[in-house]
Amino acid sequence: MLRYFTAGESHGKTLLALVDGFPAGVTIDEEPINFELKRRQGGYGRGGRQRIETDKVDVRTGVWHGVTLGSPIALEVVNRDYKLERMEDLERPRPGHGDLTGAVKYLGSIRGVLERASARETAVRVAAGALAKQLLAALDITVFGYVTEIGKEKIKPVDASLDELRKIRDESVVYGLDLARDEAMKQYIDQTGKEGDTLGGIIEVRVDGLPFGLGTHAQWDRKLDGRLAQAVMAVQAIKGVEIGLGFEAARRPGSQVHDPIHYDESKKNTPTLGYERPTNNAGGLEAGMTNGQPLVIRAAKKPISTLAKPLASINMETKEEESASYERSDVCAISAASVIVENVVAFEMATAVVEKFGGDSLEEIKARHELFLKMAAER
Ligand SMILES: Cc1cc2nc3c(=O)[nH]c(=O)nc-3n(C[C@H](O)[C@H](O)[C@H](O)COP(=O)(O)O)c2cc1C
Ligand SMILES: C=C(O[C@@H]1CC(C(=O)O)=C[C@@H](OP(=O)(O)O)[C@H]1O)C(=O)O
Repeated sequence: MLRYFTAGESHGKTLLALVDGFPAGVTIDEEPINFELKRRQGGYGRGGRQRIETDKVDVRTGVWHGVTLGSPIALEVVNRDYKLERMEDLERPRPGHGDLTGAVKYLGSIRGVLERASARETAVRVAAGALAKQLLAALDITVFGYVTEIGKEKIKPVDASLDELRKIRDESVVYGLDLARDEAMKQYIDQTGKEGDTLGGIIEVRVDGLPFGLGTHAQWDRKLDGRLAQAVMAVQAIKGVEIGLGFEAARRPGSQVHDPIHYDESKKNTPTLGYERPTNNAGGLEAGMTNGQPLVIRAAKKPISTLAKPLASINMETKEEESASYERSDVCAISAASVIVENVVAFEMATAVVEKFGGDSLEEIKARHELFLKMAAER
């Protein structure tokens, strides 16, 4: 079973991901992982912290001469802004954070909760996802995410083709969505920041090259739609997940939702195995299994919780009403979130690949992948 855990505090010494069950024989390149980390740091609207950090991965275990051993892989991203020991507690919990609930639950400090709840931790989730992408790439599976909406503004052209989507994605590489080129969007974020307010948005992730049959209908906790929803929903500030048409499907009659099935023998050697679907409203998943179509998943990110013009809160010492604490904060982190969601989706897809094709080595996975494609094409 492929899985991972993370450890680390936002202003602690370091961040760690422990990836367990990763197959042997995958050549690991740190450069693409660092590229994803750089993308995650980008985007217009982020606060001062990103000028301090330059995230780099250190693959600490599980790799020998650049190739995975099948043993646990520890990934480390060191915090340059390590100052936790000198930091004070907050007195006034910030609405939208775990400050109040966590301090009550753990009978402890707000600082102790926020340091772990912070999205800084996603640096190592991205590192784990970028590692998983190197396994997926060996099977020609590609994952890419992009921002489709910021606040009330739409970015994605309606009914964009795959090429157009790739272009949006390519333009967003490294700098997050390159909003510096979109003056209107930049002004929207600047204006919102000046008003002491923050913005969220919508992200779409698309996975291409998936074989039929990842995930299963047979048990609730192995259904791929459910597992993806958990991985995406568990990203800080994500409040909604949709697959394919998502909520829109509920508003349409069945004839305008379900994707008809045709057969075209000339496409027998593509991921569809020749079973062509003129639409992909299901977003590539039916009954918790991939159906040969690209996977399409969307996530809604709420606006950043810490407001420069703070909301009402309580001083937990005096119980007097006071404004919430304000610490340096992002105004809009939707581009970073798109990189995070992309990478957590990549990790989940890799777990499904390992589950379907067996896990000890890449060579074995590739052989079984090929065999399955051949057998399935004859089905
Ligand atoms: C990339 C990214 C950056 C974030 N930056 C901030 C920030 O600077 N300030 C803040 O208050 N919240 C920020 N958040 C959101 C909080 O981490 C999150 O809202 C909080 O931990 C509460 O968790 P929940 O929103 O999932 O319930 C960020 C989230 C993401 C995904
Ligand atoms: C540090 C990152 O994001 C942070 C996420 C975050 C939060 O509360 O989630 C709060 C801010 O951190 P700080 O309190 O140090 O200014 C963000 O910058 C990062 O993504 O690398």
